[in-house]
Amino acid sequence: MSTSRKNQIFIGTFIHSTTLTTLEYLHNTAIAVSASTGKIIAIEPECDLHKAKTILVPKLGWDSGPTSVEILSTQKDYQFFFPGFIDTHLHASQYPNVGIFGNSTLLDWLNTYTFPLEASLSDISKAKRVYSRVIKKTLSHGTTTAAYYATIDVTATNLLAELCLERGQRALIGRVCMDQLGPEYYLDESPEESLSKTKECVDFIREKKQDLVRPVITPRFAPACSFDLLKKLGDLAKETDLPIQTHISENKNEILLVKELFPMEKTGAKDDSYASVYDAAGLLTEKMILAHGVHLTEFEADLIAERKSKVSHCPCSNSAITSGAAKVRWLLGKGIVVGLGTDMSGGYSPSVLEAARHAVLVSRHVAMGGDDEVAKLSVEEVLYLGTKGGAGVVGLEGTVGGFEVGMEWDAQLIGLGRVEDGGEEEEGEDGGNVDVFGWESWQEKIAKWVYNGDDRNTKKVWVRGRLVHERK
Ligand SMILES: O=c1[nH]c(=O)c2nc[nH]c2[nH]1
Ligand SMILES: [Zn+2]
Repeated sequence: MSTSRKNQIFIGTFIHSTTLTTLEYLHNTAIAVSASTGKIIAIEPECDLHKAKTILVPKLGWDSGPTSVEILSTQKDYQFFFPGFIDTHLHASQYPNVGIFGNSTLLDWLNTYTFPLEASLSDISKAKRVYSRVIKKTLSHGTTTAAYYATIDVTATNLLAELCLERGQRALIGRVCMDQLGPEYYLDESPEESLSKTKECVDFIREKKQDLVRPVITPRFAPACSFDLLKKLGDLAKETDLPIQTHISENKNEILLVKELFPMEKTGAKDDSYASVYDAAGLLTEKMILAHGVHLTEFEADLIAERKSKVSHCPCSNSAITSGAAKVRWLLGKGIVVGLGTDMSGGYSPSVLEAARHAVLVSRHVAMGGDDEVAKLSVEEVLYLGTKGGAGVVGLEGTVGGFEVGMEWDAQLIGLGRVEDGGEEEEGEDGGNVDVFGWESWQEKIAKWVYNGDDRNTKKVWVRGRLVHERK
C-alpha cells in the first residue's frame, strides 16, 4: 500500500470517544488531513461532497485538482469512520501459536508452547515470515498502534521494527529481557548482556530518526529477570526516558514465585508485593505498561496509581490460560489509565474488537462474582479502552485515539451489512456477521458491531494519513 502524498478529505459519519462513557457521533461531517503531517487540520460539520470541493478546499488554501486532494465520501448509514485500535500488549513472536494453549496455565504454557517458538525465531527467515504476517493481520483488524514484544534475539527484534516502518504500523518494539527461568537455550547470559543487547535495539530504532516506531524497555516479567537485571533496566529507563512494558500479577503461582524469588532483603522494598519489586528496581514509572494485573492487591493498585503506571487489560488471554478476571472498574476508580491488549498468544485472537467484547463479558463475570453491578463495562467504555485509553497507556494521548484537530489520522472505515427488502445483503457489501436492517439507532449499530464484528467490517485502515490496509 503506497504512502498518500495527497491532502485528503473524508466525508461521512465519524464516531469516537469523548469520555470513558461517551461516544460522539458526527454525521455529515468532513475531516481534512494534511499530506505533509498526516494530521487532522479541519473538522467541518454539515459538509457534503459539493461543499467540500467548493467551500472547504478553498478555505484550506488547497489546490482542488485531483493530483493534490483526494476525497473519500461515504454517506451510507451503515458505514462510519472510527479511530484505529491501540493494542497495548501483544507478542509478535507468538503469533503462530494463536489458539494453541490446550488446558495450560501461565508457567507451564510458557515452557510448553512459548519459549520453544520464541527461540526458533532466531532463524531470520522464519522471523520475517511471522512478523510480516502479524503486522498484516493486525492492520487488517484495525490495529494502527501495537506495543509489541519480540524475542531475545537482536536481529529479529530489529527486523520487526523495520517491517512495522515499511508497512506503516505505529509501534513500540521491545526486545525481551530474561536472564533466568527460561530454558538454557533461550536466556540472556547475564544482566550485562541483556542490557547491552537492549541498547543495541534501542540504538537501531533511534538511528532511523522517526517517531512512528519507538523502542520500549522490556523485562519479560519479574520471575524471568534477576534483580540485578531489573535494576539495570530501571536505570536505563531513567537515563533514556523510554517507555517500559512488562507483565504483573497474572497468575496465582506466578505471584508465589515472585515472593519466593524476591524477598524484601534482596530488593530493599518495604513489602514483598509484586508491584513493589518493580518499584524497588525503579521500573514503576508513569511510562510503565503493566499487562494483566488480575490479582493486584489494594496496596499494589494504590501504588500503581501513585506512580501513574498504566495497565493493559488482556481479557482474552486471562480467560484462555485461566489466569482470572481483572477488576477493571476498580482500577479505573483508582484513576489508573487502562487500555486493551490482545496478548497474543496467551490471547487467542489478533483483534482488539474481540478483546473489547471479551472485556464486556469478563466484567459481567466480575459483577456476578461480587454481586456488584457497577463492575459491568459498557460498549462505550470498552471502545474507549481500545482507543483513547490505549493511547494514554502507550504515551500517545492527544496524538491518536480520536478525531480532533491536531491529532493524527489513525483511523478505520467500518462497513456493516445492509439487508435489502428481499432479505439479501446489498450487492457488493460484505458485512460479515453484522446485519443492519435500517431501523437501528447508531448506538444500536455500534453495539451490533462490537458483539459480532470482525475484520470483514474493517474496510480501510490509515496510519498518519497513509492507507495501510484495504479489504478487497
Ligand atoms: O501472557 C503472558 N505471555 C507471556 O509471554 C509471558 N511471559 C511472562 N508472563 C507472560 N504472560
Ligand atoms: Zn503477554
